[in-house]
This record gives sequence, structure tokens and C-alpha cells, in this order.
Amino acid sequence: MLQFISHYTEEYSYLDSIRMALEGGCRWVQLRMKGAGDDELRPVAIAAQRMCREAGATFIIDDRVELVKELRADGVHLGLKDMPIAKARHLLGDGFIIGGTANTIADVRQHHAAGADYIGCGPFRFTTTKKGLAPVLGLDGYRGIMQVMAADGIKLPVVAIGGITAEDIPDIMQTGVSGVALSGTVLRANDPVAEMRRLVELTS
Ligand SMILES: Cc1ncc(COP(=O)(O)OP(=O)(O)O)c(N)n1
Ligand SMILES: Cc1ncsc1CCOP(=O)(O)O
Ligand SMILES: [Mg+2]
Repeated sequence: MLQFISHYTEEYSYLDSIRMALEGGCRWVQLRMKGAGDDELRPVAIAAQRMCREAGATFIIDDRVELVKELRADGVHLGLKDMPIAKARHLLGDGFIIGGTANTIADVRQHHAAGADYIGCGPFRFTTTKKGLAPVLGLDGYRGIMQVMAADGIKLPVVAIGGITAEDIPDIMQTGVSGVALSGTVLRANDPVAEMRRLVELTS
């Protein structure tokens, strides 16, 4: 289970990043365009959704519940400062995927109670892709959260996120998480498509 978080660099646009991720075999894409208004986001989202549909990939949009509903994207990812998950579930119904960000077991419990479908849990380590990071979890952080989830009987898939590279994946998967979400390590690679192929292999 590998979710690619779209991003841009001097070399690549948001859509380039998604195109390369899909070409490399990723089948779960999140369009994340922080600070973009609806007029900037909508055309990119429509193009990204088309590419994902053609590739048979799941298409999630970060933060924007209304746009997800309007475009009939597959789902939305919501953080602790975004629309509450229970409200998003009410607006979207059961036919959409809703992911929630967690940094602590309390966050996981809250999202579980609110009806989230998966947890994006992090950051694993420091990353410049997101501003205002929560405290770094490291491997021990994931082990602790997975342990308490098991004791609580919470069965939501957990996706680790934040500064993750190919080298980290075997150890992260050993903690019991279901997958990883990543961005920078793909876009920094000399050959992003080949790097994505390697990452898909490591998480399947
Ligand atoms: C899979 C996944 N996990 C966590 C996040 C972070 O969401 P959030 O805390 O709302 O921060 P922003 O991404 O909105 O800056 C995510 N997007 N995806
Ligand atoms: C959206 C988000 N939330 C926590 S870290 C992060 C960014 C992940 O990107 P990268 O893999 O480049 O650190
Ligand atoms: Mg958010």
C-alpha cells in the first residue's frame, strides 16, 4: 500500500509528479496543493483524476471536501485542523474514502470514532514537504501506536508519512503499519519513475 503525495519542484509540475508516480506503478495518489484556490486547483484535479482513472488508481484530494464531492474523486485526506471527519462523512456519505492525520494514539481514537477509513500517521522524520510538523515519531512511535491500536481493537489501516525513503520501508513495515505515503524521495531521484517502481515493490 503506497500513497504518492503530489508535489512540485523546479523540474516537475504537480501533474508531472502524478504522471511519473502512475508510470512507476503507484495506484494511490493524493493531490495536495497547499495554498491553491479552487480556480487553480480544479483544473489540475480534473486532469489528475482522469490520469488516475485511466491507470486504475485511487484518487484522493487533500483538505477539500466540497471539491471531492463536486468532482466525485475517490476520497479526501483531512488533518486535525481541517473539516472534522464526522462532518465530512455526513457531507460525503459512505461512498467516499476519508483519511485522517494522526500523531498520537488519541488522534487515532478520535478519527476511528468519527468514521475515518484510514490513518495517515506521522511524521516519521523531519521533512520540508510540510510546514508546521507535529513531533517526529520514528520507529518507536509507530510501534507504540500500533500496539495500543491492537489492544483497543482498532483495525484501521495506518499509512506512515514524513521524510520516508526506500531504505526506511522494510523497518517501517515491520512495525505493523499497512503502508507508506511519500513524495520528496520520488521527486529527488534521478529517475522518479524507476524509483517509484522500486518503492512499489518494497511495499507490496
Ligand atoms: C496520508 C497523509 N497523511 C497525513 C497528511 C497530512 O495532512 P494534514 O495534517 O491535514 O496536513 P496537510 O497535508 O493538509 O498540510 C496527508 N496530507 N496525507
Ligand atoms: C503531507 C505530510 N504530512 C506529514 S509529512 C508530509 C509530507 C510527506 O512528504 P515527504 O515524503 O516529501 O516528506
Ligand atoms: Mg490538511
